[in-house]
Amino acid sequence: MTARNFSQRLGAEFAAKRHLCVGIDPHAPLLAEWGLGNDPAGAERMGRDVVAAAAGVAACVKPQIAFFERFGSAGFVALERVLADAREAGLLVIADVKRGDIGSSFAAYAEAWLSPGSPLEADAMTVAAYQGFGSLSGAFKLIREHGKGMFVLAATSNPEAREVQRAVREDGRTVAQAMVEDAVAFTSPHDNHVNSVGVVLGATLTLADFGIDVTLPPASPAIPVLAPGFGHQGASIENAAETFGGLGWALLANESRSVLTGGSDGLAERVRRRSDTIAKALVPQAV
Ligand SMILES: O=c1ccn([C@@H]2O[C@H](COP(=O)(O)O)[C@@H](O)[C@H]2O)c(=O)[nH]1
Repeated sequence: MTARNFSQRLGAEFAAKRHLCVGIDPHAPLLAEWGLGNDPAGAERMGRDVVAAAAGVAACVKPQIAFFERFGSAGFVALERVLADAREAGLLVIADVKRGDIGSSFAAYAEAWLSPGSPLEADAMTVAAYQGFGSLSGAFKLIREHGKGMFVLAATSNPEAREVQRAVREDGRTVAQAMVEDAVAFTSPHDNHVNSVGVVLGATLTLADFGIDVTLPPASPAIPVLAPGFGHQGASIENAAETFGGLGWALLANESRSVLTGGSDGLAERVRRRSDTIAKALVPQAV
């Protein structure tokens, strides 16, 4: 068992009022704006600069693996260096990989992203439970034994997802609601104030439309919510408390393009400003 696991470290971030998650999304136009090549070296440079700007200011970073994977093996080498920097800086890393498969294959994905010592080791990964929540059990073992974390897609920020995620299951719950409840029901010996398994809920949504009740008081352990959709997709971090209600206690507000836009000059200041704003926006939810 690791001494400082994901759940404890996340709890410490929230206690320090750090709720910002900075996305590492090296889109081609952003790399051009930064004066970097649309290649592995450019993606690595951007990623390492984000890590340096986020360390001690943001709660975590979230590399979007797609932007590294598009370069093949050289992209993965670049990503490994970004991950190593983040570990060195003591930053929590959520690998945005959105993996899912039958249990035996999913277990190999979990091994790649959550095993201690793996070159791609992160603190937590994003997953898709389209093949059933139980198909994720390969990660449960790593979470329980090594104090890792996982975020299950529940109600995602993109408008196309509504037809699937608002669908009502045989048990009368929406798909999104069932994802949240299954994540809440997961337990790990590491869970203290914060659950090791969280959910992805888009900041662009009215969560009640998905059967998710945000008016309830924060649960204990609180379910961590990774919330993309702020900034470029239109949601405003100033409105985070209203959107997430009782879920705001353990909110990770993600911004990628809106923070990365503007080049590496001024990046640290943009991160600091966003971090301050989200902390103030969530004041009523604070510990
Ligand atoms: O519901 C979801 C799940 C994941 N994402 C990812 O988050 C970032 C958002 O980037 P922005 O530039 O801040 O829009 C990106 O990596 C997405 O793949 C999401 O947007 N919505």
